Amino acid sequence: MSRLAPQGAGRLCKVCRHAIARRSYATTSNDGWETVIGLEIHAQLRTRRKLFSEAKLSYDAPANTHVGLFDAAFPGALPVLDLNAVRLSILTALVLQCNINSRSTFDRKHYFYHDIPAAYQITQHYNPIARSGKLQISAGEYGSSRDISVGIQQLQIEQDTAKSQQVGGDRLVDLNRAGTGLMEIVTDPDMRSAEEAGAFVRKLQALLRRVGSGDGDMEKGNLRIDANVSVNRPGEPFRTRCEIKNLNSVRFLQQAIECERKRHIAHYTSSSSPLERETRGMNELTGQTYSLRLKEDAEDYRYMPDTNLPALVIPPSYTEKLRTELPEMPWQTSSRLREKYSLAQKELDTLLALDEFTAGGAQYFEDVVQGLDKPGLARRSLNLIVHDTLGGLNRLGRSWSPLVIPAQLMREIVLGLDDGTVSGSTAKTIISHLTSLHPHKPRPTTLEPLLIQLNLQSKPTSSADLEIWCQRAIQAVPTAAAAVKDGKLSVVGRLIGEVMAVSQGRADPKKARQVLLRLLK
Ligand SMILES: Nc1ncnc2c1ncn2[C@@H]1O[C@H](COP(=O)(O)OP(=O)(O)OP(=O)(O)O)[C@@H](O)[C@H]1O
Ligand SMILES: [Mg+2]
Ligand SMILES: [Mg+2]
Repeated sequence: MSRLAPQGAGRLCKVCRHAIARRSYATTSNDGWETVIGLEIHAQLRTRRKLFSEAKLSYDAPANTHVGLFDAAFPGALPVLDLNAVRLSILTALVLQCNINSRSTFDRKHYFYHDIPAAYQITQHYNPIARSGKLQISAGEYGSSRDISVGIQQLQIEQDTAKSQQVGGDRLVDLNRAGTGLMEIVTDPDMRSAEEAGAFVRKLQALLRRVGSGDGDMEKGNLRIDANVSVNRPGEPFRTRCEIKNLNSVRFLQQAIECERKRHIAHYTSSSSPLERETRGMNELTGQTYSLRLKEDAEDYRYMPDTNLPALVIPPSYTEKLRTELPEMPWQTSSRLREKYSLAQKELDTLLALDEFTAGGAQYFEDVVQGLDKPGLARRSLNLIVHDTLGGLNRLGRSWSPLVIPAQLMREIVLGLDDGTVSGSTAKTIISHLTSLHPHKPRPTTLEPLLIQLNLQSKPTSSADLEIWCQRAIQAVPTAAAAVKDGKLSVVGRLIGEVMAVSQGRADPKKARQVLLRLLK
């Protein structure tokens, strides 16, 4: 559950005024203190409707236009569980390697505030849908400098709250968000630096987007984080933790952790008394945390089973069916493609960034290179996609789609470059023409009509000229000529390239190939 921080509650933390300038986050700082971090993450479920009502989800609609009777707590309105929310939660929990509980239940968590019309939130306090998982992060992945395995204590389904805001003397409440389905994911205290916490959140965002269970967009507020932070001497028992509520960007999360770390260390260095266990907020302007309330003040939520909702029974056969539907995760796609085609990580990362919400980039690349067994062709394809196509689109401020250059056409360009029938400059002209074309304009799916349209066909030349150009090419690259003579026909492209260079693009590469092969028989 997340609640808005009371206005003006910002008591600045004096000891950590300079905490934010530092950007490199150590696991154990050289002062011998270790930072311990556990996260509670609220991720909105990407469903069509709200968790218990027919109202549609909305982000930008005018206030109070997407509200079901149940979300507004009309007397007599009953909850009807959205089964798609259950499905998406199970898929997420499976990727997090959790055990899915075959019987989970819904409970009421009571409190009085403007953002909760029923005065209780429906959550899964006693029997969450999933428990005991983990998310592993390798060194170098998402900014982590160590291999870590972050335990997942539980994943539970619950309702989001309304938005409430003080404007002058009025308290304004917008129920559009009320009742939206959330997954609360609670980690073990397994992270040891702000860097690792950031890596965990980024990997989780990639996971949610690939599974399709959430947008993971912190700026829009559909992923919100509470960070629990403590410090201790390595090997000694954990000390008091403080919880910083409602962090809505990875940067703020990392700033809050750094600030708390310094504050705790300063406390233990100057005092022998235990630190107060507090719930804290984060001032986004100063990067400082401030006290909201002592944990001892925590309300008694009077948790009790929701009498309107029966237990959620999930047959293991359904879980197993969903397991077979799991898509390949972005990090799995990355290592599979890198190993299969010996690709450079930087270009691969750019390609896979196209896949954030829908699998498009990896599939496109695989369509282009399917069956191209010759080493180097996959790398050449990736370079054409990343540097020429995406680079060109970026400069024009356009976005990519697999339709910009149909995969079949890209494949012909790659093959043409390889056998010398397409010159480097022709390839660049074609790609820059297609990237500048209006996105909805149809494109040819094969090369020939484009070459005619763009007047890129080879000009007619006399066979005597061609013969001379070929002889010059053979003299210019004798090693390639010798290799072709020895039967290594794959090298002939190198010679055709040379013919194109000496003829200043006038030669017909197909005819040049025939002449070269004849001369080198
Ligand atoms: N010593 C510690 N240092 C940092 N984090 C810790 C420590 N011990 C536990 N945690 C983390 O604190 C979180 C505890 O969350 P949990 O929801 O169980 O309890 P809570 O914060 O008391 O309850 P709630 O916030 O739901 O009212 C977990 O993410 C856990 O990893
Ligand atoms: Mg909690
Ligand atoms: Mg908590």
